[in-house]
Amino acid sequence: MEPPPPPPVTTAGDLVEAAKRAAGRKAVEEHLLPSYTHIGIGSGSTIKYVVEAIAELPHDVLSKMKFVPTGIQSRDLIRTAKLPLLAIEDLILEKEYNQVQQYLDVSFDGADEVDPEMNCIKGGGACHYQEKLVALSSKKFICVADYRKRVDRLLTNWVGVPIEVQPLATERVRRELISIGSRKPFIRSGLPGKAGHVVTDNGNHVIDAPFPPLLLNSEAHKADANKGIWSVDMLNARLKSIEGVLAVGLFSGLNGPKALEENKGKGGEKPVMVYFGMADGTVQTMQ
Ligand SMILES: O=C[C@H](O)[C@H](O)[C@H](O)COP(=O)(O)O
Repeated sequence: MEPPPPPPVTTAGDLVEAAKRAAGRKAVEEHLLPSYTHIGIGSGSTIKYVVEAIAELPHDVLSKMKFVPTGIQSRDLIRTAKLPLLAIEDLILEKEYNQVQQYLDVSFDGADEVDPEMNCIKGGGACHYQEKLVALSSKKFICVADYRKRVDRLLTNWVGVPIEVQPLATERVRRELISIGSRKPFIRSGLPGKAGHVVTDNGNHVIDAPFPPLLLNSEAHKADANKGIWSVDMLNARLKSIEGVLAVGLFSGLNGPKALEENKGKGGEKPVMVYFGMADGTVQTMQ
């Protein structure tokens, strides 16, 4: 089936949407092989273009595939597109236990910021816990984003690291964040849609923790935790160690194409490739 023509670009918002669409379609074209059976579908506004492109594949290809969501929004996208749905917990039950737990052939997901080492900030939509589960369960995580997300250092434009916390621990975690150099961490508000705090798909709160822009892992020797100057991996590990923290919206550490090659598809938090839709209509990749 011929894909629908892209909508006309007349405003700055249209430009961003066109960039997201171009990235999503190219990522599917290059990374969704017809032989794949299990595919992860992330969350956010860019992922809808991934689903749009997938839904155009022939029925006989799609009928052999199952799509694993990263939360309620993504589950609804899969259902609306009439794609076969499989919950992450059912995926794990469905598969034989083996030592490598990358049951998904590929997963696609968005990001809020991506640095040159392909470390990402995720969780702008408060979905990062399930997104991390899906990324860790994937042989390859492919990231789709628009040109605004590409930065030299994480936390250049994004306000803070999204941290999902168990509600009873929220205030305790917030104070510990201040003690490790976060500037004014705040509990994410549900307004305008919901009075009070955001409640995630897992029933938790989100704290956004601002820090100075994060050093790349290759610059970790310049970090000084006492002054609140962190590299990505160091901060990720420190935040994960706080009691009450369920998930940190930093996707860093092992992975990238090198890890894919060396570990024979052992997944990780980081993408193996990022597709950036650009303002001029082209798509740039990073790997
Ligand atoms: O929690 C939300 C996710 O991490 C999203 O993938 C991320 O916020 C990017 O969303 P968008 O594609 O809307 O910019």
